[in-house]
Amino acid sequence: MSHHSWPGVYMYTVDTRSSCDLQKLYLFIYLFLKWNLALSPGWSAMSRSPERPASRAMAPMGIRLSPLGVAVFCLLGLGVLYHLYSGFLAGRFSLFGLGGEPGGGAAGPAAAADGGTVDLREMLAVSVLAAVRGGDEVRRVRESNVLHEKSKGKTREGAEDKMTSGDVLSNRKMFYLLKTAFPSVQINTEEHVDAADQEVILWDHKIPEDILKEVTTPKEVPAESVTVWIDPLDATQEYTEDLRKYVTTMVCVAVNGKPMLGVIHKPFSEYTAWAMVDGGSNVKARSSYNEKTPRIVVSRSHSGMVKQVALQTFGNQTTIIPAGGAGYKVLALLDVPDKSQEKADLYIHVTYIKKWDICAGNAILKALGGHMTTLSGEEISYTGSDGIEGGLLASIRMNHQALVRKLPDLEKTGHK
Ligand SMILES: Nc1ncnc2c1ncn2[C@@H]1O[C@H](COP(=O)(O)O)[C@@H](OP(=O)(O)O)[C@H]1O
Ligand SMILES: [Mg+2]
Repeated sequence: MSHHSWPGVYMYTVDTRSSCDLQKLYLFIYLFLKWNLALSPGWSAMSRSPERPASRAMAPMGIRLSPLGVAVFCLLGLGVLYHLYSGFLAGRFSLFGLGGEPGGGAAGPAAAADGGTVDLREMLAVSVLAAVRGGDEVRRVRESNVLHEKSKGKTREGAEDKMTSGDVLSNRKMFYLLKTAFPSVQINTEEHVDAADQEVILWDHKIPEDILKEVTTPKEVPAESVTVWIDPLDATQEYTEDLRKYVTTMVCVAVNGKPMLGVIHKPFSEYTAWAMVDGGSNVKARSSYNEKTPRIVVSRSHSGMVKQVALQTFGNQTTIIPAGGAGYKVLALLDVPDKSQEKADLYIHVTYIKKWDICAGNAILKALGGHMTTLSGEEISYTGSDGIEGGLLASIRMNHQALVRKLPDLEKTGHK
């Protein structure tokens, strides 16, 4: 099910539970009609003997409903009305508004509200597993050297927006793992989920020891407040250039739009960072950062005017580190043992960017006391639209608001 938000890039929101409910409803109507018509003497007589006497009263079309049948039918009608008001059918109608089709196992922008809860600690365990499993696909495809590279179109700035088999296969694994474990939550993912090619990947309900040690109690939240963002392969451009160190897989869980837990996994070094706000983490900030002449990590393939902005703000002594992947760039701010990881003091991005690229990093930074905001210091809400316009500033153990004040207004300076 696709919602084209801009050329070639999709936001997929698939809710297999709604389609399951709909199937149950169809089955119920079918069984009811079968049962009621079997009860009706008019129907049995007609089906067995076309010459039955015309004097027997018949409903139009030759079908007679029994009084009990009519009562059940009315109850059924009430049931449908209830579903309408509980948001179930409303969600499916809104799907038509998005240009989707209801039969393929995909649903509208929100999961049906049914008052259920999910445990964020369990979601963290599955998110780590999903990032690792997706990463296995990413590595396998890269090692096979058959990437099936395609273009999804162009970014606003005219760069090629690439997709490979690594993106698609990782997306499939990650999506179905999370969807099977948490059927009622909304999942937004970068690549197309083929509803005809569903996979049930069961989670064994084991929470890894390192998570249990840090997050000591379950954390239940309403399922309808949760939005999951999946990036099945961050730094696709660099992946196609075989620049493996930049590649990550990422999962983020937002609650009421606020980033709550994030996982960034590096498939080629088999390193995984995770953190949960007010929960715990397996990664930490470094002990010191250079706030005066920071080393700034920026995009190498979607840079826009970022170098000019950085040098104008912090002076010519500032070191600029061009790097691929938003996941990689957030890890550059942290104390990461991976040898292939460069280190920086700030991450700045000035062009448009999507929420699956940044949500996991935002959650990890937030959990560790850092910040990721737009360049004008606004918090980013991880619901609704899939992209953000105002650029990015990510920092940790620095005065983030002071940095925001230092940055030029991009609209005014024409650096966007
Ligand atoms: N202007 C832009 N438009 C669309 N996507 C952008 C973008 N700038 C960055 N991104 C995406 O953000 C991620 C990090 O970008 P970069 O490596 O340039 O810093 C990449 O994700 P993907 O590799 O998952 O597509 C990239 O495609
Ligand atoms: Mg990405």
